[in-house]
Amino acid sequence: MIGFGTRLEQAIDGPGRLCVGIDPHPYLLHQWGLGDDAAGLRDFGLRVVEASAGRAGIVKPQVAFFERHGSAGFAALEEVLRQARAAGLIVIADSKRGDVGSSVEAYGQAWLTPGSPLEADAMTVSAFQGVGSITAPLELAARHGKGLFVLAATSNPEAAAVQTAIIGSGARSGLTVAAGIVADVTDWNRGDPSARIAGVGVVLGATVDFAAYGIDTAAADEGPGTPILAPGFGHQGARFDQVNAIYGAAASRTIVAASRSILTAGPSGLAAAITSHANEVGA
Ligand SMILES: O=c1ccn([C@@H]2O[C@H](COP(=O)(O)O)[C@@H](O)[C@H]2O)c(=O)[nH]1
Repeated sequence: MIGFGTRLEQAIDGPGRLCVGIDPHPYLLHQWGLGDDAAGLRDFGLRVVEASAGRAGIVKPQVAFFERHGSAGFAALEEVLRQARAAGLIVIADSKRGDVGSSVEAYGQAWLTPGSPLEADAMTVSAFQGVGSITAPLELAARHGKGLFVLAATSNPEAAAVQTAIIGSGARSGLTVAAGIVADVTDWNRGDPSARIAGVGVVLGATVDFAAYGIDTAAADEGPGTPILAPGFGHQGARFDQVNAIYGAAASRTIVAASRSILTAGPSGLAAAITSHANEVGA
């Protein structure tokens, strides 16, 4: 079994580090001439998959937009996930699941079990109930060669108050919440020395002032490097030509996520928009 970190490394070294978001906002469905219904979602998702294949290595469906349509939306998402994986794309389900351990285990099974209807290559999870709460999906991911991206310093400005709060007790006492999560994930990854890039990553938004969060992206990880899922470019304000400056030594394991700045190109401009974003983001 090839681990998620190795597959990510191959994607970054091949098609590159751009991750195309599949975010069927209602206004985009309208702009694309599609209905705000399950058929529209399916069509939208499959067109993004088709345009991304060969031009980008990674796609990230935003689960929320499919969930709006209940079971029909999930059926559309299942088809998009299947086609994206069949096209050789790495699929990160942006599901942001989190809960007490016994419940988050079920979320992990839904998104990361081979053969599951919603099988993806990786999912986003929230560890704000404690990194210990996500042990079950961490173990499941390791068992199946899947990945997890743990929210740490998110791109939205209102997150700062919580994510820069200082941890008051325990092994990470004195660190910010965000830095504590990064440290816990980095520790978890120490167990897997086989790859340049580890199987478990963190979400570090490109709009974040990392110094204010006590996060050092120049710090060398011992063993495989923790991959970074980096939203916040384009529509949220961070500049694509600043990836290396923002992420420093960690840039070579940073996945640059972009949704609206690509998707607003519409179905006819999609392939060109992906190519130009991929070129701008570079390696
Ligand atoms: O910190 C975070 C975590 C996730 N996201 C998600 O990424 C995309 C960004 O969309 P854009 O259109 O490129 O702004 C979206 O699905 C968010 O839910 C994030 O923005 N920030």
